[in-house]
Amino acid sequence: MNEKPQYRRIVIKLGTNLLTGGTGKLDQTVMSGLVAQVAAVIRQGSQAIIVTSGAIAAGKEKLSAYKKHRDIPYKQVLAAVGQSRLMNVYEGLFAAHDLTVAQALLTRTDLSDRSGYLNARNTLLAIMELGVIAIVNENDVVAVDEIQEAKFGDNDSLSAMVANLVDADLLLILSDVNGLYTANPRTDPEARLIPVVERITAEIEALAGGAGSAAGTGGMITKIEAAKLATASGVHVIIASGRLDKVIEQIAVGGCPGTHFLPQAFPDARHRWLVSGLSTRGRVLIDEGAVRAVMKCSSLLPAGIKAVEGVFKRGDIVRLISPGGSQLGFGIVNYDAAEIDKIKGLHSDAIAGKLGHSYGDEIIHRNNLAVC
Ligand SMILES: Nc1ncnc2c1ncn2[C@@H]1O[C@H](COP(=O)(O)OP(=O)(O)O)[C@@H](O)[C@H]1O
Ligand SMILES: N[C@@H](CCC(=O)OP(=O)(O)O)C(=O)O
Repeated sequence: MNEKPQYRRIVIKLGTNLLTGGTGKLDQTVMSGLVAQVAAVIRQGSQAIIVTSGAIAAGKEKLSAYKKHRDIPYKQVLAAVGQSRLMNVYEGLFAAHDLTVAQALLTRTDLSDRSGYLNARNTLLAIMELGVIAIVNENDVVAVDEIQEAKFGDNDSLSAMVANLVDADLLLILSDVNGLYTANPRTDPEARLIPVVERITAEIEALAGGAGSAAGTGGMITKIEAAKLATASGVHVIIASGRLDKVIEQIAVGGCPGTHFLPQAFPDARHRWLVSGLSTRGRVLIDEGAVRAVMKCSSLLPAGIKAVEGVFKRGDIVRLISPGGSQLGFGIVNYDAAEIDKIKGLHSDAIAGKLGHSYGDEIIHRNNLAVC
């Protein structure tokens, strides 16, 4: 397929039912087909991150004698055993396409902490820049909510958080069902596929039933909640069947054989969020050159900084102040106030030499900047 990619950065969530083909074991034929499609999409110029489930299923395969245990600590054991098996399969399958994989185990708590959020973001962005495929799963050994039955929060919501984290254009949730139906198609033969959802209303949420089988965790409701979170930040969301031929490739070039949830806002929604009542910790005074750069939505580099005021930490929100004293906007800083004080006015190349470490060239990345 040689069409132009429609989405530059795609987060692809692969559910347990899809990866096991409903058998309770990892289905390597299914996985190999999905991996080949991800490799093809990357060759076409898109970037991709995989959020995968399947660790518990893979653990059950290894520890089959203990299958009957149902308690949470035991599921955590299964996830710990299965995660390495799962990665091993991905590693082998991607290697056949000359692609390297990186494992990232995250918890929602990690991401709700600002510096954890920034660290995860910077690492995932750097992994993608290198052309490596990040394979994300929830860190089930510490995250209990994820695998507790009938509880909101699972890899569907994790995938939406990852999509927001890396500013994805598309969150593609692949399951064993073609998309959102008017009712659970497993139990209602009259159920019809909904091709486009313009807005997630209470009526849409009411259509969702539980998981399709004992292996799946959340069913359709967690997928709709994930779609709500991602579309609110300007991300397109598509739920489709991972079993359809070349589904990832079709979707990457603009097809939609499933349900397309349209983005509710465009990237500056993140900026609106930034200025919407969150407390700021300090002020960064910048020069005329930096004012021009910031007004054009470029990142703020140390060279343009004249002074810092207040005590703030990496991950805090600060006010940007022009030479005339007016407030230009807000941004999330990548460095503490004391660090910025040491590197202000310097070229970015000098950061590591001056501080002994570097969190990157930008004091405030343009994606974390809101100009008023
Ligand atoms: N309205 C609906 N439309 C589509 N699928 C639904 C709906 N309500 C419930 N489902 C069920 O959700 C299942 C997918 O969720 P789940 O089993 O958690 O999959 P995964 O393991 O891919 O996350 C489908 O197999 C289907 O039985
Ligand atoms: N972290 C768990 C996944 C739990 C989960 O969300 O599963 P699913 O509903 O199939 O996406 C695992 O790897 O088994």
